[in-house]
Amino acid sequence: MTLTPPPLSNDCFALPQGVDWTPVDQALALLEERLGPVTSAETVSLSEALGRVLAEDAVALRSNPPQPNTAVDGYGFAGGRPEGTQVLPLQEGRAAAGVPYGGTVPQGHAIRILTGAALPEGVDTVVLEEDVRTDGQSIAFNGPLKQGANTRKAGEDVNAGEVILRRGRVLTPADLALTSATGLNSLVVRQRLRVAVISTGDELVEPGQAARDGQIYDANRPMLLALMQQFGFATVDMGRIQDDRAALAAALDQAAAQADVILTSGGASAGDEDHVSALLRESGAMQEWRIALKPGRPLALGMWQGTPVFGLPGNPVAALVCTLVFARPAMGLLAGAGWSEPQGFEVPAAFSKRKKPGRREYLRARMRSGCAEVFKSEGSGRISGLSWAEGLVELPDGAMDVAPGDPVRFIPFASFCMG
Ligand SMILES: Nc1nc2c(c(=O)[nH]1)N[C@H]1C(S)=C(S)[C@@H](COP(=O)(O)OP(=O)(O)OC[C@H]3O[C@@H](n4cnc5c(N)ncnc54)[C@H](O)[C@@H]3O)O[C@H]1N2
Ligand code: MOO
Repeated sequence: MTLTPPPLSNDCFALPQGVDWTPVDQALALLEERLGPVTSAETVSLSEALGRVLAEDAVALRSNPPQPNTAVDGYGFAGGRPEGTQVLPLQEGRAAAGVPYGGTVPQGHAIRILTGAALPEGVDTVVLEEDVRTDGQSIAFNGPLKQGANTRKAGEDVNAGEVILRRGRVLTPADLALTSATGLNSLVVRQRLRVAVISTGDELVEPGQAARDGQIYDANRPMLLALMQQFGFATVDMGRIQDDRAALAAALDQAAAQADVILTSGGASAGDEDHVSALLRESGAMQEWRIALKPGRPLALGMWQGTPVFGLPGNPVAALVCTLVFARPAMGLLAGAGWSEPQGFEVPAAFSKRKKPGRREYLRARMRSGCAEVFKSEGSGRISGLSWAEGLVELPDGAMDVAPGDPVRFIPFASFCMG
């Protein structure tokens, strides 16, 4: 079965008329409204399914448990037992997991039964072996014991025919247990979203190469490629492209042919060498989103030959924040996983800060002793702070004076699916 979604429209990134500085929530709402899945479906075995996006609801073929069984090692019989000493004759034979007892246990008799074994005919209650004395002929234990004790009902977890996982679900190891237990050995998932990553800038050199004065090593590309892998996407490494419009156009052509989304970093603002935004503008499908956000104000969103391009700012901190805040939920939609908002937590601040109104701010942060600490500098090129951090503190759009102990919103990197 193939499922081929429609292409995105060329104006999917258009901002409403008259918008200047776009608040973060408005920018996110626009992305959520305009984008949809671009990937097709394929069937994969469970061993290939981890991290993939379900394209169709998964339905249990079999109940879990498939038949009533015992939750403990012990002795099975019919009915509850009142208070006091209980003595029951032992039926010959036993029931074990995978080796059921074929006969019927007569009323008033007990049979040896092991954890996971299907309950034989005539058994609906099990007494724990630790509570029993036996001479091999009979068992004795103290009541009371409720009817059904220590047993599991057929389908008490999942019934055959029930939807176990909804389409759009990003499959976890636990989902594979559920899928396998309910009799499925393959799943219909979406093809991995293919993300091309391009670094731009004359100043960039590859790690390992000699760097002259004025040159710096490319930090964004290894970070973004690794992040895309953590998100479960397939990556296309387009390398570094000089600040040259023709070379960049050629790279975008190639990227659009091989990927569903293109991430560029650098050249996103409106300077003389900001070719990403210039090219996208020329292609007629460029939207320069000036987002009321720190770090990461310039975000160039455009379409290149029908492929969405996220033109991230060059500063590594801004590139990462923009990716986590904007590109990740947008790419989730493109990948068929739906829109997801990162889970944040209100925690006491371990810092002071006076924040100006008019833009949302993200600070590199981590939790220590129950409080959120922030990195010593807000500089957007301080890459060491990204490694130091374990998440972001999100400060709201309005003005805010934060004092130690005040509640702030901490979003762990894991909430953005970043390890
Ligand atoms: N006149 C103005 N200048 C700048 C503004 C502004 O509003 N007015 N905004 C600043 C902010 S904020 C940012 S962020 C940057 C974004 O600019 P670009 O996206 O055009 O990025 P570049 O100028 O190409 O690079 C910025 C910075 O990042 C370094 N960089 C770029 N790519 C990489 C990479 N792959 N690895 C490591 N570092 C990289 C680059 O060398 C620059 O230092 O604009 C500000 N300027
Ligand atoms: O995007 Mo710039 O790095 O806000 O600081």
